[in-house]
Amino acid sequence: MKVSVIGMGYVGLVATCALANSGHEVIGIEKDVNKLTKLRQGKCPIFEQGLDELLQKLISENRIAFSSGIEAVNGSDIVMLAVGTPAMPNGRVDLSQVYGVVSELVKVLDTPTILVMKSTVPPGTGESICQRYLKNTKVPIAYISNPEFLREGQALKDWYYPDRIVIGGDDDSAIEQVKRLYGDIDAPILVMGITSAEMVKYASNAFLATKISFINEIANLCELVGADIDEVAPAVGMDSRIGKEFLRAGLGYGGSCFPKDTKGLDYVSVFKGYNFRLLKAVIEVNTNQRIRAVRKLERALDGLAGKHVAILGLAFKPGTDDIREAPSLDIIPLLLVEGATVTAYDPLATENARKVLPPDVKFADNPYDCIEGAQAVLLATEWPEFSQLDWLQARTRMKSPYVILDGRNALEKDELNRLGFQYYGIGR
Ligand SMILES: NC(=O)c1ccc[n+]([C@@H]2O[C@H](COP(=O)([O-])OP(=O)(O)OC[C@H]3O[C@@H](n4cnc5c(N)ncnc54)[C@H](O)[C@@H]3O)[C@@H](O)[C@H]2O)c1
Ligand SMILES: O=c1ccn([C@@H]2O[C@H](COP(=O)(O)OP(=O)(O)O[C@H]3O[C@H](CO)[C@@H](O)[C@H](O)[C@H]3O)[C@@H](O)[C@H]2O)c(=O)[nH]1
Repeated sequence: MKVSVIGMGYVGLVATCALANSGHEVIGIEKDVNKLTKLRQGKCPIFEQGLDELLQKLISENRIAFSSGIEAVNGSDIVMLAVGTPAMPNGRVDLSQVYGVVSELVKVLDTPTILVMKSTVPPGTGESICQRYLKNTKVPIAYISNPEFLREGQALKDWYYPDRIVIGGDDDSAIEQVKRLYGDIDAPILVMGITSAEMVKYASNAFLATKISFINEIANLCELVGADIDEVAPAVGMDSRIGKEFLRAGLGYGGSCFPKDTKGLDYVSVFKGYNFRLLKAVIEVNTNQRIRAVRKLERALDGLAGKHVAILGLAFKPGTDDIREAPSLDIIPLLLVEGATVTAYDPLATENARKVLPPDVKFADNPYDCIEGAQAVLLATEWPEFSQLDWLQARTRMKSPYVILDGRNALEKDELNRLGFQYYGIGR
């Protein structure tokens, strides 16, 4: 099939490469000139496992093309939207990129097509697009909601092996075409109404965020009653009705999706006059988890003023250079406000973090230099290299009182205590 994908971010670029690799004729459209230049040279503007190699292969085989002009969509069977839907300060989803593209599309399209919404948009958006933009167009444009569930760091794997494919629409022929798009993927396909499909995406992310906030609250309580979350969480998760995934306690969730999608769903609820108490609590617990970590460091160091803290990990999770809503970005400014100095290290995300963190944060090229002279280390992202550090050597680079706050419960607690560290975890 002929497919155009608009927006070459994490989702759009993965979709473009994966669909081209599946044999579709795909053109990726991106307005950011720097990104476009890199893409045309076969250079991936983001870090995503396996994507660089796949992009280079597709470029060398002439099986993929990129353009900045939206007119390139003409002739496509499917036009897929994967532009950003960030949160506004009040939590409302900013749909300006989506509406901007849709209003351009209806002007330039002169061949019938199917508009497939991959971006995460609040329930009701698709119906509103159909009403406001897709009636009385020059050529017929069908609308399908097709939310994406991939995770950064394993996006290609998630694309080819999804748990389900959700197709929301009311045009049978368009639904069949979109099914054909995923013809080589072995997954259940669920067809439903547009608004239900939009709600599936928000409900899924809100539920996963709820699991994380729930286990963080249990971990906090473990500390007070003397239980160990490492023993509790796996045993709870073995109940198949609960499931073992997303029960890792820590500094709370970050990333480009959970924070904005939970706030976005809460905004929709308020707007509709519904008080989604549980969701509000999930968001509040997540914020507090960052603050609790700062308070733990403050107690362990007997005050933060004049203390030096090393931050290991800046990305919102391992396997990505994405720092959007990363716990590190909340915690570092709090430490600075309390008078601490900070040096940080991340194997992939330093350049992205440097652009947004205050200028007094120092960055190290390796974990040992990061730890140099620190009274405390905060492990904020569980990159495997941190659990493999020579912690004995690391200790010689630190200063008393040798505090480690393991914000992801990724390190060997007993071993670190034996080496003379003051170890703190989350619920351990
Ligand atoms: N990142 C994820 O893991 C993930 C997973 C599932 C769903 N989503 C959703 O998918 C959507 C995209 O997320 P992302 O992380 O890929 O976003 P992103 O911000 O990384 O990328 C969006 C891209 O769209 C481009 N763009 C914006 N307006 C454009 C226009 N008019 N023409 C051409 N290009 C334009 C931007 O320059 C940018 O490169 C969001 O709604 C997000 O919630 C994201
Ligand atoms: O037990 C857990 C699991 C995750 N996290 C944190 O939760 C955040 C999100 O992790 P993850 O879900 O792996 O990453 P994302 O790439 O943000 O993917 C989520 O958000 C995407 C965008 O909507 C969805 O498509 C995916 O299905 C959904 O998992 C990260 O900060 C993790 O550290 C925890 O704290 N504990």
